[in-house]
Amino acid sequence: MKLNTKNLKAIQDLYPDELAHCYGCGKMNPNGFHLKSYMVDNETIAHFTPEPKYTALPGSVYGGLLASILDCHGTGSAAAFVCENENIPLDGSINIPIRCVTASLKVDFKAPTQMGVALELKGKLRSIEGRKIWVDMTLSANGTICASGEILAIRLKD
Ligand SMILES: CCCCCCCCCCCCCCCC(=O)SCCNC(=O)CCNC(=O)[C@H](O)C(C)(C)COP(=O)(O)OP(=O)(O)OC[C@H]1O[C@@H](n2cnc3c(N)ncnc32)[C@H](O)[C@@H]1OP(=O)(O)O
Repeated sequence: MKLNTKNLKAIQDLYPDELAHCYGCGKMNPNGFHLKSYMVDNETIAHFTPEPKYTALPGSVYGGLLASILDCHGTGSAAAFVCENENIPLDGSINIPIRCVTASLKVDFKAPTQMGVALELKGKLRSIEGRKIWVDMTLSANGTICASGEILAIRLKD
């Protein structure tokens, strides 16, 4: 599915500059992946097309790269779900004051992930308990779920 992002703001682009140097998703990191996740109808979604240098077996994507983008989609999703929970706008009118880091990330690799196509990552909130946010994720290629992930993200203290 091609996501029309014309009227949407990427969650990672709403981080304050000083918290936006992450290699996977930081807008301030000139060498990074610049993963961009969006909140759409109570779930988060991101697309990413890996370069061929991230090959595992010929034709398939290296699992470490998949874990990296799930990591950043997870922390971005966690921040966005907290914002929704606290009525903090995600429309770009403000930088969001919420930043989460990964305490735990579990990835299950279910099928080889085809190289050369846009991967789709989705995130759903499982629960928020104080500073702990659990998000369930999937990563698909051509409509096939190739990996699933679960993240425990911790909201940084102010
Ligand atoms: C990078 C960090 C620098 C921060 C400085 C600020 C700079 C901001 C830069 C932003 C950067 C963004 C980065 C992007 C996303 C990454 O890739 S993050 C990089 C990978 N992750 C890390 O490096 C995190 C390393 N771990 C830590 O820094 C600390 O352990 C944490 C996660 C911040 C938590 O420490 P804490 O704030 O002192 O909180 P703590 O009380 O230990 O834990 C809170 C709760 O979580 C639970 N918990 C913690 N870890 C676990 C676990 N692994 N399993 C289960 N439960 C756990 C605790 O039991 C506790 O539960 P309750 O007692 O509240 O029920």
